[in-house]
Amino acid sequence: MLSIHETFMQRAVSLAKKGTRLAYPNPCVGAVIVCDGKIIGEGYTSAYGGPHAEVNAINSVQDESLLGKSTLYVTLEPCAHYGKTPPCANLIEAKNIPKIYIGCIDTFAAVSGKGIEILLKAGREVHVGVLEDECIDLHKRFFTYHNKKRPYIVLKWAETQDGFIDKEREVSSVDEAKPTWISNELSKQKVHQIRATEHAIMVGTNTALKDNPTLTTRLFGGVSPIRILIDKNLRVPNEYHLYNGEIKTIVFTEQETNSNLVQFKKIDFSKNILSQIMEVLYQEKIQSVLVEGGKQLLNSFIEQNLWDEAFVFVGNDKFEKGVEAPVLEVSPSKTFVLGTNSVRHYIKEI
Ligand SMILES: NC(=O)C1=CN([C@@H]2O[C@H](COP(=O)(O)OP(=O)(O)OC[C@H]3O[C@@H](n4cnc5c(N)ncnc54)[C@H](OP(=O)(O)O)[C@@H]3O)[C@@H](O)[C@H]2O)C=CC1
Ligand SMILES: Nc1c(N[C@@H]2O[C@H](COP(=O)(O)O)[C@@H](O)[C@H]2O)[nH]c(=O)[nH]c1=O
Ligand SMILES: [Zn+2]
Repeated sequence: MLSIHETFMQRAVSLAKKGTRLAYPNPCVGAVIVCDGKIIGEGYTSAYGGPHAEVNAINSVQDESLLGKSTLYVTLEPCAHYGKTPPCANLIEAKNIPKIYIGCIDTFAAVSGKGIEILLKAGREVHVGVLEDECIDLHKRFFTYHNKKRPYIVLKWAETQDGFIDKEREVSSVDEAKPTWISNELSKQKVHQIRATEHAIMVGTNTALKDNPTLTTRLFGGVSPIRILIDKNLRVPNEYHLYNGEIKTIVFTEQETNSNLVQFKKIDFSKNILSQIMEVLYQEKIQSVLVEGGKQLLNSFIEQNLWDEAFVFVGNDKFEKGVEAPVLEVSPSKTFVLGTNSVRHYIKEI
C-alpha cells in the first residue's frame, strides 16, 4: 500500500502525464500542494515557454495564506536556473512553503542539486526520493537527452508467431504501398498511444516505399510525433504520405535539395549515419524517438546497442517466410496481452 506521501506523489505523477508531449523540450513535471491532509493546489508543466508545474500549482491555490503551512509534492527537483521562466526553487522560498517532497533529483547539470540547495539554505524541510523509480521513469527522456546528448530511443515492431515482420512482396507503385498488418486493433491503438508519448518517429527507406506510412496518432489522439525518414538517394517520391506537409517531417539524405513540405538534413552516408542522426536530433532538441522499422534500420540500432526501450507486438499469424524480425538478446522486462496479441516490453536500466 502507498504511504500518504507516495499517494500525493502518485497524483503529481498522474498530473505530469497529462502534459508530457507539449512541454518538450522541458521535462513535464507534476506538482501537488497539500494543507492539513487536503489537496489545495495542483499543476503540471505548461506547453514550452509557459509556467512550470510548481508555478501552476501555486497559482491554483485559492487562499495563498495557506501556503505557509503547506507541503509541496513535486516529481522532479525544482529548477534553480533562469530559462524561459525564473527558478521555481526561488518561488517556493518566496511563498514560504515549509515542506517539500521531491520525486527525484534533476540530473541536468544546470539544476542538479542546486534547487535543493536553495530550499535547504532557506531552512525548508526537504525529502528526496518519494516514488523515485516512477519519477525517474517519468523524466527518462529528459535525463537521457541531457546526459547522453541524444534522444531516448524506443524500438518497436510487430512480428508473427514464427518471427516475420512482413511477407515476401514487391511494391511497384504508391497504390500498392500499404503495411501487411500483423497486429490486431487493440495493438494498433496501443502503438498510437506510444506514438503520442514520443517526440519523433523514424522509418527506413524501404518501409516508406512499401508501406506508405502516415505515422500519426489517429487511433488514440494527442500530438503526432515529428516524422523522420532516412532516404540517402531520395527514393521516396513526393506523392507519399510522408511528404504531405501535415506534420513536421525531417528527411536525412546525401542529396543537395530543398522543399517546403519536409526539412532535409544532409549527412555523410559513408560514415556512421546513426551517430550523425543522433547529433542532429540533439541539436533539434528532440528528446525521444520511436524507431518503427524496418528490419535494416532496427538492426542497425540493435547492432550499435543504441536503444533504451523496445516493444515487440506478437500477432497470431504465421507467414513461414518473409522479412525476418530483429532479435533482442535480452529478456523482456514484462509481457502483456492485448486480446489475441501479446507484447514483449524491454526496458534498459538508465
Ligand atoms: N511489422 C512491422 O512492425 C514492420 C514491418 N516493416 C516491413 O519491413 C520491410 C522493410 O524493411 P527493410 O527492407 O529492412 O528496410 P528499412 O525500412 O529498414 O529500410 C532500409 C533502407 O533504408 C536505408 N537505411 C536504413 N537504415 C540504414 C542505415 N543504418 N544505414 C544506411 N541506410 C539505412 C537504406 O536505404 P538505401 O539502400 O537507399 O541507402 C536501406 O536500404 C517492409 O516489408 C515493411 O513492410 C517495416 C516496419 C515495421
Ligand atoms: N505492419 C505493422 C506495423 N507496421 C508499421 O506501421 C507503419 C504504418 O503506420 P500508419 O500508416 O500510421 O498506420 C508501417 O510503416 C510500419 O512502420 N506496425 C504494427 O504495429 N503492426 C503491424 O502489423
Ligand atoms: Zn521550474
